[in-house]
Amino acid sequence: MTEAVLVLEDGRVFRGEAYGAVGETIGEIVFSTGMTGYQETLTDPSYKGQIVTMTAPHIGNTGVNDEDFESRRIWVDGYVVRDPARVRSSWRSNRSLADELAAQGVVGISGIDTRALTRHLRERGAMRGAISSVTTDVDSLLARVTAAPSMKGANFLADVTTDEVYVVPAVGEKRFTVAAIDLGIKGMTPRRMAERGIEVHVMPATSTFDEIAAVGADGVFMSNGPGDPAAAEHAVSVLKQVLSAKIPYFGICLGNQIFGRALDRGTYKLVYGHRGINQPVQDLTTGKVEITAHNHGFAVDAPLEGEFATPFGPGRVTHVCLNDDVVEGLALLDQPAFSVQYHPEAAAGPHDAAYLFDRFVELMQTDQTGSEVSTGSTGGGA
Ligand SMILES: NC(=O)CC[C@H](N)C(=O)O
Repeated sequence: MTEAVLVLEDGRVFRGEAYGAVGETIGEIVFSTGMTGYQETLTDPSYKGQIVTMTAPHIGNTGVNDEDFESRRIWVDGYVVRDPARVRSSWRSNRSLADELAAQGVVGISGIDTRALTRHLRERGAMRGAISSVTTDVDSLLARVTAAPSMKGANFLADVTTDEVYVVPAVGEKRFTVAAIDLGIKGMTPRRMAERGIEVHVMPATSTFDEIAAVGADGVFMSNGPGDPAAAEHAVSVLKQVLSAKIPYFGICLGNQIFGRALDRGTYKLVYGHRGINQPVQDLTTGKVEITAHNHGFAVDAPLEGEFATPFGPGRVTHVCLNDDVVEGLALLDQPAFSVQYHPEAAAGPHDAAYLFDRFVELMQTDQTGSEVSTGSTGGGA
């Protein structure tokens, strides 16, 4: 057993044992309430720059398998758990979570009172922190934490995006082509599109509008991703060009925040964010409530009721989180463009929001047949 320490920027200290790699790491400490799906959480590129603490007390029970990776590696910058599984138990498991964390150099800590830590973060807000299993000198760690950059203004897109364009082929008959800008895309997202007959061209975050237009796509998509949307200038300016060209658009999470910015709305940092797989969201266009997967620390500032003016005609908020009234979806009313702040690809998470991929298909269909666009009320039935 190797001693480890977790130090928060406000001086609070938790002591535990090394879990995964032995070392030292600094990041923004956030909590996730997912009872299951830790493998998908760990491999979600949106967690770059963050140390994730799990509110579920037992983590690692089903080990790690080769199928449920959402990207090529683990992206969290640290991992905090209460009581790691000593035995992995699943027919799908290939190795233990502790071994996987160690093999990928991810520094973690176990034996932490994660309920106390979560309550602290809920009261004081997500904040910087460090885990170390190489020193227990709290003062020197705290000095390194307070000197580290904060999440506000952070841009990690160069770390997470693809270097080269790659194509995910449509399953069955190809109906549409989509240019998907990879801001840290999760693997399930192109799969959800492909299974609806979409050929997905996944493109680097640095792609220019001309490169995107050259794909000749029926629609453009922007993915989830890490960091502060206020620092993602390039994506915002590219999306403005996409919207000026009236190409159908769908965005998820960071792709929702970029859309909000392209519509001249601001974004702001939530106190402790939404991370988990049980968040109630209402679709204001149908009144239906869905239980959804979330991972966001920022949100778009827009009025929940009525329309708001944008450079592309009127826009509206289409979805809202019922826990705290945070904006969870946006749409333009006079052209085919919409987005959600949460995760319809559902990896991990409930599948209630899968209808949003059908909405995107309907928008591209409508756009091609030239019928009237009605972004705010298309589609239905999950
Ligand atoms: N999953 C995401 O795309 C997160 C977007 C952004 N990094 C946030 O924390 O709000």
